[in-house]
Amino acid sequence: MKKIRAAVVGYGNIGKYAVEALEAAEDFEIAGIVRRNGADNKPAELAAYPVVKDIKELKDVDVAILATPTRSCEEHAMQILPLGINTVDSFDIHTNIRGYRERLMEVNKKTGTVSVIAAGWDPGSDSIVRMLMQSLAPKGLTYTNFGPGMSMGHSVCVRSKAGVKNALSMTIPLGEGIHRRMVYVELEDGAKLDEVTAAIKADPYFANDETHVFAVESVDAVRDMGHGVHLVRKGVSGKTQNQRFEFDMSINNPALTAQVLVNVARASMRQQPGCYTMVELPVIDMLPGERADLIEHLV
Ligand SMILES: NC(=O)C1=CN([C@@H]2O[C@H](COP(=O)(O)OP(=O)(O)OC[C@H]3O[C@@H](n4cnc5c(N)ncnc54)[C@H](OP(=O)(O)O)[C@@H]3O)[C@@H](O)[C@H]2O)C=CC1
Ligand SMILES: N[C@@H](CCCC(=O)C(=O)O)C(=O)O
Repeated sequence: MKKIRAAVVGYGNIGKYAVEALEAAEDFEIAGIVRRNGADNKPAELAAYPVVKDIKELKDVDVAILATPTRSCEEHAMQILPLGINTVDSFDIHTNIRGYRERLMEVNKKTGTVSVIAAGWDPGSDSIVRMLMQSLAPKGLTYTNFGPGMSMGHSVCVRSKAGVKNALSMTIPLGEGIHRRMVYVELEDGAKLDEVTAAIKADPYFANDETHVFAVESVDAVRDMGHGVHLVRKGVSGKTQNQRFEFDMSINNPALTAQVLVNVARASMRQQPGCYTMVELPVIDMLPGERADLIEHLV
């Protein structure tokens, strides 16, 4: 069977785990990795693959996994889709997903491509669980309680601020979907903690949550990439009250996000042109193997 040829764009945390997840997936092959500095300082584990500055330098790419900061996903997708290549990403600014989907949809329809956006674990697989829970008890309340653990989106956001060399943003659950942000920053020489703190607190990633910022000598010394979620819904099925559902997981954040990206890259090959969030994809399309076999064993 012809393998799906995937490119990984950006080789940070998610990029590294995406390469591993592709290597573990028998229906994929790696067309190459796209990096801002191309093959300069090529990591030893990428020796077998082309590492390039521009995806056009790679051959026969079916799908690009955008493992870049959320705020640069759209720019990358807009450049890659006109080449006839599908894109998948883990864009995680929940309030901006609707607009992003509409803008990509237009390009997907024009170029005959598929994009899957906001595909990780939250947004992503949690979104499917939230939607399923709501269907099981249409009236009621759902709470998404994260962590404690490292939010990669928030950490990336802090690293983009002037004066920040490295950063870790920990998400602390306070109950009923409320979170505290504990942010640890390694500052550039001459940077002022109060100015960096103000820039972080003003960013929409942090503006609605209690946020504390601390300077540390080494982010590497305090970083742990574990995270998790406890999703709970209590509500009404039909006219019957007091239905309660829970979903709980403890995870390595980049490993899970990368696995989901590979799953939706596979699913992208099975959809009509358009832009999809994960809740719009048949779950069966995310798994390798024959549809009838999956139905026989998992339904
Ligand atoms: N939906 C979800 O469940 C989840 C979503 N995410 C999202 O994944 C995103 C990526 O996270 P993570 O892998 O930790 O990020 P990293 O910073 O570790 O990696 C991003 C990589 O993208 C490349 N890149 C391209 N443009 C830029 C730029 N302007 N600034 C910095 N790097 C750039 C770099 O690779 P190179 O040097 O090779 O070019 C960089 O290493 C996060 O922004 C987050 O929102 C993360 C976890 C879960
Ligand atoms: N998008 C998150 C994954 C969900 C956890 C989260 O949103 C948080 O910790 O705030 C991330 O970037 O790690």
